[in-house]
Amino acid sequence: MTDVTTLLELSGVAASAGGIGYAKVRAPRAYWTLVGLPVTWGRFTFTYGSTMDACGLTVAPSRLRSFLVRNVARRAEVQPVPPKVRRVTGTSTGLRVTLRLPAGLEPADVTAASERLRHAWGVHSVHVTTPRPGFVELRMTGYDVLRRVRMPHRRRAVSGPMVVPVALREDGTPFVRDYRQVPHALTLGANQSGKSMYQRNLVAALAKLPVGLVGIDCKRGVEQRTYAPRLSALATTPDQAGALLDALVAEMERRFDLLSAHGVSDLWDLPDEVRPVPLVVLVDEVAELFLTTVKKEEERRDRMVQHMVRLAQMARAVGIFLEVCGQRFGSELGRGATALRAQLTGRVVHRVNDKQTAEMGLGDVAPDAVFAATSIPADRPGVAVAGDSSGGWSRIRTPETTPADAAAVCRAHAHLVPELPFLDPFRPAIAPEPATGQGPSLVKPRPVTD
Ligand SMILES: Nc1ncnc2c1ncn2[C@@H]1O[C@H](COP(=O)(O)OP(=O)(O)OP(=O)(O)O)[C@@H](O)[C@H]1O
Repeated sequence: MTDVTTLLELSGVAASAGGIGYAKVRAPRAYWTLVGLPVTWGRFTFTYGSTMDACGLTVAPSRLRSFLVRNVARRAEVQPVPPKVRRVTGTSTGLRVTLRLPAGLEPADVTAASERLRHAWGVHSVHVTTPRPGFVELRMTGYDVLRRVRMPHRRRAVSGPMVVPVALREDGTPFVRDYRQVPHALTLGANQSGKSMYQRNLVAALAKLPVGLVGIDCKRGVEQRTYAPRLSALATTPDQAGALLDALVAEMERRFDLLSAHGVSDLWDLPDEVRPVPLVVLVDEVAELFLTTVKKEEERRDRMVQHMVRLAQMARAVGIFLEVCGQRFGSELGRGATALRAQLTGRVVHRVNDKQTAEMGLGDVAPDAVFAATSIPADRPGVAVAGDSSGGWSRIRTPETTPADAAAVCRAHAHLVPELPFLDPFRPAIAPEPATGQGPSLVKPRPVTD
């Protein structure tokens, strides 16, 4: 009888161990919340002082402190001082700790020790940020959050009229496009690296905002026609793109006249009742706009590039933003390419085929990120390195969004397409809703009428 009970107990223990092991691999978020978080929190609490000391993150105590320890607390030995723990917060992906740095330590010291801290506390990664001078935040992740991306439910960081979450950073926080902070952006990547998925997530998020979406997709609209119900305009050939860019530049000038008439210098300073709707111009495979096969196309190309450069230089103030996507974007595209690239300060670089492409995307804004971009593995499509003009960068990955998902969001928010008469000639034809749940079938766009 005792043997049977022991056997049952042992099999129960084995089953729970197996279940926990299974959860760790298949449901890392649940495993972290139920097991990893309490264990790591405990480990952090009990080993904090000794770990910081071992990682070289302590300083000699002040004279006053030494005096008090010796004479008031009557202790013979005065211990070195680690940063003060100000806040510890558990999240569904990791643990956040805010530390007050003592005099003599700087954020770079903590960043340099992050790998040692990661091993000491047995977490997947430790990222260090500086929320304000004198403080650092340790963002620990309990597991590889980029393996299967799930965006956080609480989106505290996502606030503002032109802020949209697009992907997840490797520290578990959302990567957002904030158009008022970084008005224009460039997304680069080799074939099958995840550029379309990135744009799909972006469009699905933008579609829910009161903005006008304008598409330029000279691959005959194969990517962007899916978004047709939510687009105010779509150009699918270089000729249409040329006419659309002419119209956008004319609109930019009209908006500047409006700002001038109201004596303000920014769209957001206009009274609500006269403020024009912000526009996001999505350009897919930008190289198509630069290509010319015969001499007479060069004039059209130069005009388009000139318009894009003007929009990138000036249109932020009037609420027109560029979101440009391509495989490469270097001087080999021709006149104006590097001038345009310099204005697109938000950079997202997916897997690339050569270091040169990573340098095109990140070399001028976040040179430290170039190596990270060249080491993105081919079996992780959608992983990218995002840098911006502040020099900071992070590894990100978008959640999986199918063309049908993006199309459904665009259909559901079709009522948000703003009244923009100047874009009426470019409104895409909308295919009937598909019965199969796939994206809409290809339909011919309405011809552009000048
Ligand atoms: N974030 C992601 N998570 C999982 N799979 C992804 C992710 N991003 C892309 N993929 C997969 O990688 C493949 C290529 O993605 P995508 O079509 O977005 O690449 P692309 O760079 O636009 O390619 P191309 O330039 O050839 O059009 C697709 O099968 C897609 O499902």
